[in-house]
Amino acid sequence: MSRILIVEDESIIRAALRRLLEKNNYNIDDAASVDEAASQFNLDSFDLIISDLRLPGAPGTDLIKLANTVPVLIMTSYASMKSAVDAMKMGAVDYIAKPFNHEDMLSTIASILIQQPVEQHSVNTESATQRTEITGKCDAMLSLFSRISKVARTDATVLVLGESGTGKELVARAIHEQSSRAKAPMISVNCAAIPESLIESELFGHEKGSFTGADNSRCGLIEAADNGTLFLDEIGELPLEAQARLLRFLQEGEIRKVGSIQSIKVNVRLIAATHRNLKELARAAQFREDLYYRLYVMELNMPPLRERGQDIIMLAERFLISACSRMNCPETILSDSSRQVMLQYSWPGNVRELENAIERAVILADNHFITPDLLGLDIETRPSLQQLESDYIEQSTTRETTTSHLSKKSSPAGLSMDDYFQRFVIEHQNEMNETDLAKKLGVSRKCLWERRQKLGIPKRPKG
Ligand SMILES: Nc1ncnc2c1ncn2[C@@H]1O[C@H](COP(=O)(O)OP(=O)(O)OP(=O)(O)O)[C@@H](O)[C@H]1O
Repeated sequence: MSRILIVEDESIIRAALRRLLEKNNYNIDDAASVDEAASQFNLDSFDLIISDLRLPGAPGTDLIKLANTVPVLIMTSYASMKSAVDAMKMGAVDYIAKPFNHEDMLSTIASILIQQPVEQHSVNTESATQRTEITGKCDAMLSLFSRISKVARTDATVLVLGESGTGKELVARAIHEQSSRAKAPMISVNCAAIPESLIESELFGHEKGSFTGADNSRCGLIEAADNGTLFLDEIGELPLEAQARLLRFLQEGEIRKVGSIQSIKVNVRLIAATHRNLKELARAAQFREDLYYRLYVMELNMPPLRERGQDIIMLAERFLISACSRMNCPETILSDSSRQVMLQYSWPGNVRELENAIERAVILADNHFITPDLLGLDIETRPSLQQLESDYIEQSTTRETTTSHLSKKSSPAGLSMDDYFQRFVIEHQNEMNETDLAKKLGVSRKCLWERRQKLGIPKRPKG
């Protein structure tokens, strides 16, 4: 059972939080100030400290140093980015604005605890500061966290599946950090980035003279990961010969350097990742089926960003805080329309794309607001179409008499997007050309043409 210390001076909030957490099977202690917490408890013995920012005496952020490697979650009554940025800069693991709802508090705690190394109290400060933080509170991410903590306790081979930029490497790192191998290295290899002719020697090492250019014998990356974890990204790109060697390593726990006749025992846990469908590659004889089944012991699926709902905003705010603090920028916030756009965009490049979009926006921002144009997203239109739709509904309700040829009975609020599109085009095509119509709808001319075909909207007769 995880031990949590609550540091909060308002006794009503302290007691309510205590009740909530105890009901959810956490072992709770509490204190009313930093002084009381430090004098009454061994702070190192907790799995998490939740502290109010403003307390009588020292601020809650003082606990970050005092508690060493124990994560500190800061509660702030002032939902200002400024205090959140400052707390995060000082090393708080996360922040939560008061008043918070129970669900938010519980999912924040769960996602922090799940990311702690198993032997957290014995890891040194250096590895503690490198702790991997995976942000996410949606159901898919919470179930991912729970699977991570289960597989981390084992030595099973893990296959992480997901689109590019969804955080596969981050997950591999979290598994490694939570495993008993955390103190040994995790070696990451992107199979797609190493030339085919070199990959075997990179992974398994080679003997001097085993091929042209092999002037010295060299140890491979698998050997370098001994007692730790090997993360093979884009494993679908591994050439067939290297796959055969990898299979032998998985079956026998031994590797043989290129050009050597001797095998060496190694103790390495393998985590592999791919955005490709390995089963189909195996069917097409581009991936060994026996290797596929060896890798398939435990599979983790990364949800694409577009399916993570409000996590998109949470991630954006995280990236905003860290970009602002990295670039020494003043407090900057996301405008409401940016949030809308981000929730509607499809994010083909997933979290990596979001991170880059925020960084770009921070660089370009002239004031304290991140507006949609600064994000530079290639949005076809949905937001502007929706915006237009709601503007139209607003206008329609205030001008009941101007229903023109549209039926007065049908309520604009009940329109589907297609209905709305159709109406808008029919109503305005007499006074607008195709370019202007497309512009007003926020779509490309090609998209307007395609929708005309799909919805059977005739063009107005010429002349
Ligand atoms: N849930 C998350 N919370 C915080 N940062 C994240 C999260 N997911 C991804 N990132 C960040 O997004 C970037 C891309 O993540 P990562 O490299 O792990 O993705 P990937 O799926 O391995 O991508 P690829 O398949 O292209 O190698 C990294 O900077 C990572 O730190």
